[in-house]
Amino acid sequence: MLVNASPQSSPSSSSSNPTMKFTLAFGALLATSAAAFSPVANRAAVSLVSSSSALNSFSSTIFEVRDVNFADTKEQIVKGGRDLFPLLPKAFEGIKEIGVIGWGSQAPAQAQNLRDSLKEAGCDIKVRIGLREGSSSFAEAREVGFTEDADTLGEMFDVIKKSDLVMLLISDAAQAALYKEVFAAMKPGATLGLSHGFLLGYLESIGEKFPEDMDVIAVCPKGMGPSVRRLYEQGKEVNGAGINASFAVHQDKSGKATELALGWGVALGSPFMFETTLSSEYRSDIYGERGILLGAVHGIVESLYRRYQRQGMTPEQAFIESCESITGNIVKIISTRGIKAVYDGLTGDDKEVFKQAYSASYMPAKEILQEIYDEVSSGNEIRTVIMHGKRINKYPVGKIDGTDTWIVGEKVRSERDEENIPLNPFTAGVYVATMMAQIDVLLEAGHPYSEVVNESVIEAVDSLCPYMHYRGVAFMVDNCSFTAKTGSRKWAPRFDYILDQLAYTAVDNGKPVNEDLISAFENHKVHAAVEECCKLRPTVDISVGSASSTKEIVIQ
Ligand SMILES: NC(=O)C1=CN([C@@H]2O[C@H](COP(=O)(O)OP(=O)(O)OC[C@H]3O[C@@H](n4cnc5c(N)ncnc54)[C@H](OP(=O)(O)O)[C@@H]3O)[C@@H](O)[C@H]2O)C=CC1
Ligand SMILES: CC(=O)[C@](C)(O)C(=O)O
Ligand SMILES: [Mg+2]
Ligand SMILES: [Mg+2]
Repeated sequence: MLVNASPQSSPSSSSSNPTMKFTLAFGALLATSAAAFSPVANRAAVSLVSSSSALNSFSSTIFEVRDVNFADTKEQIVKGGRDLFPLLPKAFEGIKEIGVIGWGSQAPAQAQNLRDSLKEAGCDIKVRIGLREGSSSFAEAREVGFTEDADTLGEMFDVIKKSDLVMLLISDAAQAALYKEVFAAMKPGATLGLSHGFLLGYLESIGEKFPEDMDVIAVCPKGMGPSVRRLYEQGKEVNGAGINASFAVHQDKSGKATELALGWGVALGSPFMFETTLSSEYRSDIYGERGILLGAVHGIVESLYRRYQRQGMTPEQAFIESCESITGNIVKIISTRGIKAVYDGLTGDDKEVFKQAYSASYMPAKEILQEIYDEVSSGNEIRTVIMHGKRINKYPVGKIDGTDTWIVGEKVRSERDEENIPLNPFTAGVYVATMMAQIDVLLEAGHPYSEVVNESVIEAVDSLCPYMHYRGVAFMVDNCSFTAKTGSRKWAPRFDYILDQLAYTAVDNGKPVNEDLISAFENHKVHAAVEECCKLRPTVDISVGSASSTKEIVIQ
């Protein structure tokens, strides 16, 4: 995917919003089977693998299901595109009213995309927003044309009662608090639609299940809400623009659940859809956002920013060599040419510096990543999110970009020379090592390459880092879900500390490069998976900063 991010003045930012140009790949993602199951995987992983073995077997009589060869495995995907909109009436057969519940990051994007796509397809389906009584989001929904007068906006339980498809897009913590009332309000035969596996994780942790008499599906965009809407808007000009989505069919009473899930993904503008399970989705998603997508990249930047100043750089240069180097250079290379291209492009001393940084950072980063994975798989992290949800009114999430790092960053952005952002080899070594460690933890736990590459590579370089590049860390983190923004705040400092304490000290004490780690990196199978994704990606321009009906969140 080609991302062309241009500036937009915002009342909430004093930066001068320099023009920036992004060339990013991976609009597409190809799924693969669970190829890398490790004998050391835990019990959760074993059940994950057995559930993923049911994957690769979906069929559709409406959409073309394509086999894709991916390294030594084959998987199925459905390619999206506006040319498929004429198929939507069939996919949404039996659905007259869709209730989109919530107005956070995903709901504004998904509701508007669905409304636009269904209208264009000539479907007589009402998309209605449901919000809690007294919600401040009523005004925002009205602004983009969902109104009480048109009967497209109402109190959430009233909307749920009327809906044939209930898209439950309130926060995961709120889903856990309200699921009983939601299920009870749904009419017989209605489908429950999720964009996350969190609710399954919660229900399993308390020994409960979804009511058996309903279809339960999920369509999970692998990118933040604002990017789901922006790319869709751009896609009106360029067919194939959008954010990939995984889909899961958890219960299929009607026999139509797969078609509806695929139709939902197509209507969102997803370039590709690949199959997952709710269980595999929540483990990989909650983990990924605490890792390289949000938490780890934040921790990496903070630790490097301090390190480079200790070594004598000015604050501005330290920001350029850390954050700018990642968001303005390294992710662009990864996005268009893959992870290994960063390494292959380095020569001489720079390559040695990369190797030192990679070698010293991989295990410390992996230690934290494995801890996160275990916390998520065990249900601990789900409990943390729910407890956080209960505290939130008393202790709202705070601002993360008021510190020196991000104040300097704002100045750097305003003076940015986009074409001359350096690629610091030490920064690259740390960032790539953390990305590879994240990939390995997921592969060892038995996740398929589709999820692994999406949650560790594509979403980072195509959906999230562009926002950090444009407006800083808070703009990226706080436009994500409540689950993600609280988890990122919790884990970012762990990456910061462990890199400072174990990785950078190892380099400073002259610890030799671990050649086995470097050779494992050089020969890693994931590179072929990423290259395959590069080949199949659509090309599209997106303007991150241009006027859009996308809701954007800034915590003051
Ligand atoms: N953010 C993203 O890009 C992605 C999110 N997801 C998933 O999508 C789902 C929605 O997440 P996201 O869009 O980020 O939203 P958030 O997690 O930011 O949640 C915000 C929404 O939840 C509502 N809400 C919170 N508490 C309550 C409550 N007690 N009763 C009713 N409504 C409540 C809010 O209502 P109000 O408007 O009144 O404040 C708001 O509309 C989640 O399952 C998430 O994991 C999946 C992929 C990406
Ligand atoms: C954007 C996304 O997919 C995240 C980071 O998982 C989220 O917001 O929860
Ligand atoms: Mg996600
Ligand atoms: Mg998430």
